[in-house]
Amino acid sequence: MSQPRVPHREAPPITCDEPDSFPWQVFHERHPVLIRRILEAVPYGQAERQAFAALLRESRQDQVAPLSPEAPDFDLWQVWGKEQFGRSWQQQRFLWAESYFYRRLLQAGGYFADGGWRGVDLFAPFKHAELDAPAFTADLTALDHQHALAEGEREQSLLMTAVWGNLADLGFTIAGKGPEETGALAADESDRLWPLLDGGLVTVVADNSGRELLADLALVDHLLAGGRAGEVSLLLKPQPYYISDATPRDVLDCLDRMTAAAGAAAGIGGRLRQALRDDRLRMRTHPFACAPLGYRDMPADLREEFAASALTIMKGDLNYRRLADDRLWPPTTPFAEVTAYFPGPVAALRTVKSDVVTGLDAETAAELDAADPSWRVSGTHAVIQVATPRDRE
Ligand SMILES: O=P(O)(O)OC[C@@]1(O)O[C@H](CO)[C@@H](O)[C@@H]1O
Repeated sequence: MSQPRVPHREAPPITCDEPDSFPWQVFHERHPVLIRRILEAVPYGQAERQAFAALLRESRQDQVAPLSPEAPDFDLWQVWGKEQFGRSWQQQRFLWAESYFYRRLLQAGGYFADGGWRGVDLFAPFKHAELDAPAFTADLTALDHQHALAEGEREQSLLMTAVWGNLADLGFTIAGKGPEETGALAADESDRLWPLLDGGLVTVVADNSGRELLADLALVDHLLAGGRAGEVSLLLKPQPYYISDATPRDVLDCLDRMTAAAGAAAGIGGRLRQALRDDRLRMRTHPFACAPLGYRDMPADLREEFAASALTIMKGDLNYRRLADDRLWPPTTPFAEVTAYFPGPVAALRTVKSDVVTGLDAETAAELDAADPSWRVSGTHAVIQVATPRDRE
């Protein structure tokens, strides 16, 4: 098999060992808050509470313990973690460590064990609260206004809502950041995105449930209803992950809320339910959706699926980190160069919430750094970036 192409000069990977860096804050500040919130929301017993505390301790000061051989995904992690187990968490790449932390969080909550907590989504209370929040209701109503817009304006508006919907990420709001304000686009290649949609298959790699998923589903409905896409494959997480990441259950919950609403939301929800019945919309999960690796290391079946898509839309910050292999690229490194291994056209719709940035022009990069050195993690900016195999020739 041919090796995926990598850029000429490889940038340094982001690691967890630098005090006060963004990864360090995630492990030392976000994770304790997350576990406290989980324990407030879910009445776990002693054994689970102790397991959460032990995981927090281990992930901040110890070595990475492997999974037990009884774990259903033991074999997968033997491959994904063979160089990481037994070394300290601080020495790991951020991408790997954070993903494994979420895997172990499920284990601490008894998700994989025989017993009462098996299969219980420990993030469900937060996800449900978001569906019941006034902001979600306002988003449902906002679909009426979008619906009334002229065609061209409507699709650009739906695209922008899907981009900024990515701020409604519970991992981000747990850190005290609000999803209310939208900022500016640091890169906007949306004019290159629309012509790629030729009525064929579009794959949407979803990110968060709740408000972001609502925006993504509205965009999917537009693609299907207007003939921009003949079919859509929605790639979801097979299990709870990164707090609010969408699983098939979350899609069904969101559709229920839409069809129970009035106006445009109900119409969209109804059409999408029908599209699921007709197989024009397919929900898909894959173990690699929760893998601690970049897309450069994707397995052959996923590679084939992306290759067969007229466009793959990657939602959110983590998918962007995975696309760019979670490295500190000079921000002017072309997005197409960093994603040269990708087997088909790809578009990233992402609010910038971590250190990885590519594809900016030099002037924009300099201005952003000068105006606010923390702009990469504050969610004040977003990017719409597109790369096609032709860009990579
Ligand atoms: O992928 P998403 O939902 O847009 O963002 C995930 C995220 O909240 O998690 C990481 C920190 O925990 C960051 O990369 C990013 O801010």
